[in-house]
Amino acid sequence: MEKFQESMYQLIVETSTKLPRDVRRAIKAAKERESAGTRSAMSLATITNNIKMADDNVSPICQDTGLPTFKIKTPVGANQLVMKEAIKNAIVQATKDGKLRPNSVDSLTGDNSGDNLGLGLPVIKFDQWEKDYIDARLILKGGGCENKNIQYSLPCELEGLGRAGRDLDGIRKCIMHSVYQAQGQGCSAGFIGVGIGGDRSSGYDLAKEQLFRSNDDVNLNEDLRKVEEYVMENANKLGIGTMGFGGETTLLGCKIGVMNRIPASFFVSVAYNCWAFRRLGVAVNPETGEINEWMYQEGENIDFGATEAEKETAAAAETKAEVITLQAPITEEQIRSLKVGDVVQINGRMYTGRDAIHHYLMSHDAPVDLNGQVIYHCGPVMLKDAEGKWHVKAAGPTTSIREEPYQGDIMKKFGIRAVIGKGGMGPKTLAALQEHGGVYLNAIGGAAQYYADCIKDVEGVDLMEFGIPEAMWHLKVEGFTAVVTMDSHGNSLHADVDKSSLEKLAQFKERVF
Ligand SMILES: O=C(O)C[C@H](O)C(=O)O
Ligand code: SF4
Repeated sequence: MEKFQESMYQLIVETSTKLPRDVRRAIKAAKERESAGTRSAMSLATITNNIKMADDNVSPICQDTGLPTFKIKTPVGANQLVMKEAIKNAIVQATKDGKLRPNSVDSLTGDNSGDNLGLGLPVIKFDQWEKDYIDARLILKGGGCENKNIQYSLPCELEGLGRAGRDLDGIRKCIMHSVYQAQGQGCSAGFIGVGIGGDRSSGYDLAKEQLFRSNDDVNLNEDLRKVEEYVMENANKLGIGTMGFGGETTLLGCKIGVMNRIPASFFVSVAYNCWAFRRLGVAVNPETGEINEWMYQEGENIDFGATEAEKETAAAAETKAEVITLQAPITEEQIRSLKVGDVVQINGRMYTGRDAIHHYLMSHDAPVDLNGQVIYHCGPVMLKDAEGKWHVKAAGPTTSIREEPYQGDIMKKFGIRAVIGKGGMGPKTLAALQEHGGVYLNAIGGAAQYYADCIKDVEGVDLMEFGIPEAMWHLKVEGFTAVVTMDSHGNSLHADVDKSSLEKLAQFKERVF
C-alpha cells in the first residue's frame, strides 16, 4: 500500500482541477441552448473558459474546494486505518500545493486549522465489498451549494405549488421547489441528488450518494426515472438560468434514490451541487495502492479548447463596446449612473471581505480607508513564494446573501460604493444602495481561474488572524468583469427573477403522477 497516499493525492488534484466528462457535456449542452448575447450566455462562456484554464493551470476550478468527502469500498482485510492516515497526509500536501483551500474552521472559535484537517475532517465513509480492489471516490462540494440543500417532511405546503402529499406527486413538487428555492445562489445551473425516505441524516446521505451517479445513467426504478425526466424537462422552464440571471438552463442533472422509512416520517432530501461539480473516483490495487483505473471516463471529453476559446474572445470583443470601466475610488455620481444589466469592468484596487470581515467592521474601524472603494466577497486560495510574496491561485466570488445583515450599514459607515459577489442580496442592502449611492455587482460564481487571472498583484493583506479565506486582501485588478444586478434606483434583477420564477413554478401545481 505504499503508493496509496500518492494515489489519493492524485485523486484530490484531479478532482479539484478537472471537471468530469459527464459534467462537461452537460455544461456544453447548456451553452448551446442559450441565445447569444444574453447575460447567461456570457456567464457560460466565462464558465467554459474557466474550466479550460483550470485544466491548463492544474489549479482549482473554484476557490471553494469544499469539505472533502471520500467514499471508499474495500475488499475484506484491507487496513482502513492505514488508508485514513494516507488520505490525511495527501490532503495536507494538496493544501500546501494550493490545490485545496484551507477550509477547515473550528466551529466555535472560527480558527482555521490551515491544513484542512480538524475535528471530524476529512469525511471518510468506508464500506466493505466482495470485489478484490478498492473503489475510492471523492466529492469536493462547496459551501454555497451546500447551503442550498433542503429537506422536506411530507405532507407540507409549498409556496407556488400548494400541498405536497405523501406520494410520487408530492415528491415531484418538493423537487421542483428545491430548484426554485436555490435561485442563483448555489451557482446555477446545478445538479441535484435526491434521497427519498430514511431519517433526516440517512435521507441526506442518500441524496449525496446520488451525486456519485453518472449524469448520463438511466434510473432502473421506473417511477423514479419518470420523475427524473419530468424534472429535467420542467425545471428548466423556471427561467432562473445561469447565476440566476434568467435563461434557458437552470438544472443540469437530477438523480433520485429511494430507501425505506419509518411509518411516521416521509423525508425528501435534496443535495444541490453547483455547476462546478467536482467528483471523481479511482479503482486502486489493494496490494500496492496504485491506481488501476480512473472512473467517470465514459463518452466524449469536451476540452473547451482552442476553437471555443477563439469564438468566446470574439464574442467578448463584440460586447466590449457596451462595457463600462470603473476605477476605485468611485464617485457617487458614477455609481448612480449605473443600472441593472450594465456590464462593468473594474481596474485598480479592490479589497476582499466576507463573513468575518463584515462582522468585524460592524464594531471596529477599517484597517484601510474604504471611502469610494470596492469590496469583493471572496475567499481566495493564496500561496506564498520563497520571498514571502503572496500569489492568487483561485479567486471567484462567494454567496453575498450571508452579508445581508451587515452590508448596508457597512457601506454607509465607510463610504463603500460597490460590492461584488454572487447570488444577489436582499431588501436591506437594496434600500442602502438607493439611500447611500451604491451598487451590487454579480461576478460569475465558480470562475476562480478566470478572476485569478484578472488579479495582477497582491498589494497587501489585513486581518490575517481570520485565516486565508477570511482575511482582507488588497488586490490590484485589471479587466475584472461583472454585471450590475442591483442598482441605486431600487432595481434588483434577483428580486425580479425570484418573482417571475415563483409565478412559473405555480404552473406545476396540478397533479402529474
Ligand atoms: O466559500 C466560497 O468561496 C464560496 C462558497 O462556495 C459559496 O458558494 O458561497
Ligand atoms: S462558489 Fe459556486 S461554484 Fe464555487 S463551490 Fe460555491 S457554489 Fe460551487
